[in-house]
Amino acid sequence: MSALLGAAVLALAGPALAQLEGRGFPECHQGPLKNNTVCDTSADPLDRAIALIKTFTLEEKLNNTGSTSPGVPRLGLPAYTWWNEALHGVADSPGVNFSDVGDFSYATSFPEPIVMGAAFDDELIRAVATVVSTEARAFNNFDRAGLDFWTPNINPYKDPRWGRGLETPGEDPFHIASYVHNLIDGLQGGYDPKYKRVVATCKHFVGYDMESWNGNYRYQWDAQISSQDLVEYYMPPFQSCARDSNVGAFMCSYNAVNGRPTCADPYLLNDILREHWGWTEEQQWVTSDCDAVQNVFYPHKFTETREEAVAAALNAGTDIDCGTYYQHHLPAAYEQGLFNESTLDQALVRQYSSLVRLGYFDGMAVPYRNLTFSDVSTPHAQQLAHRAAAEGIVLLKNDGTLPLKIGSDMTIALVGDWANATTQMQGNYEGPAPYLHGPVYGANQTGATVLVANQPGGQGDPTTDNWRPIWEYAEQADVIVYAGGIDLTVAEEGMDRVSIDWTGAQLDVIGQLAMYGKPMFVMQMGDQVDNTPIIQNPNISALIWGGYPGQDGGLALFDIVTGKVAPAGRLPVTQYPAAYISQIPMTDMTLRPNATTGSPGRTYQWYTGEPVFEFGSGLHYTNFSISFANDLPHNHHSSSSCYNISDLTGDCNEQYKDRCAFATIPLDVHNTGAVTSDYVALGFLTGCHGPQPYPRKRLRAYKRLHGIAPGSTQTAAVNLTLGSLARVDDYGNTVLYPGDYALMIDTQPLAMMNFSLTGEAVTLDYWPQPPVKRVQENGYWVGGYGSTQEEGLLADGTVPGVM
Ligand SMILES: O=[N+]([O-])c1ccc(O[C@@H]2O[C@@H](CO)[C@H](O)[C@H]2O)cc1
Repeated sequence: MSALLGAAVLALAGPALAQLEGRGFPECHQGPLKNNTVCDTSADPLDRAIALIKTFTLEEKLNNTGSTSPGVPRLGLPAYTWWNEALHGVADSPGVNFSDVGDFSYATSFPEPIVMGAAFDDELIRAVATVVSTEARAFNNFDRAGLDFWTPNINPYKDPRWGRGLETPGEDPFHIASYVHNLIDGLQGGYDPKYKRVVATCKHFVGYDMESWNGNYRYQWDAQISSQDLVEYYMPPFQSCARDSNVGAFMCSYNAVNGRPTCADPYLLNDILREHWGWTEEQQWVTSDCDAVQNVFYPHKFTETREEAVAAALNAGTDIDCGTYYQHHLPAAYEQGLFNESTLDQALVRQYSSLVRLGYFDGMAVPYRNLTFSDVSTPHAQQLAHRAAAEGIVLLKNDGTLPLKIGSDMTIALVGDWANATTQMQGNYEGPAPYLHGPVYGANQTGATVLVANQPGGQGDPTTDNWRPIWEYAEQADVIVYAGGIDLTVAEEGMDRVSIDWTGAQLDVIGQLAMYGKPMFVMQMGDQVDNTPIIQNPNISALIWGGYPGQDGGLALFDIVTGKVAPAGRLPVTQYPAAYISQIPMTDMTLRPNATTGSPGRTYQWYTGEPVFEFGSGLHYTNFSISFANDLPHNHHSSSSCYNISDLTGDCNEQYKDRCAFATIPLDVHNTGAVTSDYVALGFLTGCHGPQPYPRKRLRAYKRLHGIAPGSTQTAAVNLTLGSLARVDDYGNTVLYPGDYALMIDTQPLAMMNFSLTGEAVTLDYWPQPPVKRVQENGYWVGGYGSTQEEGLLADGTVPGVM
């Protein structure tokens, strides 16, 4: 078939090129760009973008620096909106335009990341992200969305009060790093495809995990973070994006880190992101969070003038301003000589070479151009949304009542603020869903009679007066289900929690419902709350955490209740006792316990108290036994294996030493019970090695096994790298230390393997030291301003160390 005929066939299958041009795509087959290299599909993407930008006037360049770019009409280059959202499905946002009815009036709405994180299933995440990027492409073909999406949110969820924890996969940096690697692969279509499916944006770089607390708010907050905590905890997800996943875009955050707003920080955006992690392809760009460039001027007061603020951000490497501050103030900044035109060119080349790599200029040559609304909400996507919810739901308590056979001869009383949840299940950063199957829908599928009391009291009502109808239902029912907890009315973007207890009269109502002496269980939705009273009440049969489970969440919940699906999700966060939040301010960014400040430590790695449920908690309907397989690599046979560090590093030829393999350890997982079930193998490392204090343990590997039948065994491979054995020193260097190590499988270890490293410690990764800390004088920051190269050392030539 000739190329021409092939193109014609494609045009029949999908929107034709000319039609595309009428709907927001550049004019490449006519007009001024026709003979410009940018329209030459065989040319190098960078050359194509450079050729385009060369045709822009200065004014046109300055105009195209915001999240809403007007394009260049005289060239046939249309407007483009960079701000598109797709956190767990294509979502409402400035660049995404759902229709009211019919085609493109909905997109698949997966669970919030906190639930998908609980699945601990990288293959699931890749599949979900592939559906999201497929649907995004279909929307784009009909000019209903852009090609870049400002997802994922990967700030580790370290404080239970944070209003945006639901948007993240959880609290553990290793877990998030692995999750996000698979997510980006699914969104972008692999490490370096000819045509990216879409561009993903890792946000918010870095140290952003507070909305508003005790007079601090996200737009002015200056997070004080040591190099050790940055490298060990706040950075790994971002390193995974930049260095290991080739993500197309980054977003700098609202907050400052150690005195510098991140969007105006060349140390973070240049020295770390671009230089240290090698994120240097021209098509990769940084956007600011929305209005974060303006925040550099106010309320950060980082510069004395607005012009200095925009120049500081542009010079630091913020290529796009989400907002209009660049468009308003860069012209005057240019007049004042605060940045060079070449810096502006670089930002624009990054943007447009990214669009080249997305096939923006290539019409029907792009394979995804044939996607239409028939590729949205396919049976596969619908099944995946159900699977994602079912895999992420966590069983936290069960006295044996579950799974419960529920038949048409039974009556269920389904009560609580989440009983008839619809959009509640989607949380935030959502779009219209094809359907919303809440708990009522799920209960109805059992065939039972369902008595629903949805909002008798509400989450915040401290009295039980309005709950009266439910006692009658409880009387009539064979089974009582309480579906409640919290939702976005209690914690969301812009609003952190002031309590991590159950809200209103909910616990009182639950306690009364438990007194009917019937099977009674709780579906706790939304973020974690202190479930101690539920654990301690012997009349409550079971507790299920459902989070924000997406479009099919209610069905997934009842499938677990009835045993149609066996639960295997694990908590991706620590569930703290309610008193925790009075022991540590939200603004304390340290992880380790500290006798001076009174901090009990953060996350399962460092928390010294007794969690209500620890990270990784999750029950099953069966039991598992685990053993390390016989065919271990020969030097892993012995339980007291010893390895010399110089041998290990000497064998390694990787550019990044932390990626070098240590061992692949096969694990046999045997189902000793009576129910077919998934199992998540969690591999934690513990032991005395590296700087004190030692963390309790660190997640270093995980793998979800599917459908292990009773009596059968499946094998998981635990891959350990030298990086996964290493610890981080005071300066942020990643070091392999001699000492004792133990690999533990599962939270209450089902298997354990000991080994030790001997010899001299070896640094696997030297961390570029931060510049001298700025100080405030007369309300403005003064002192160090440039990058590490200019000012990274103290006057005597030594490194400044921990800040
Ligand atoms: O002005 N608004 O409508 C508005 C809405 C949302 C918003 O949040 C920011 O925008 C998101 C961009 O992806 C970031 O994740 C979030 O921090 C910031 C501003």
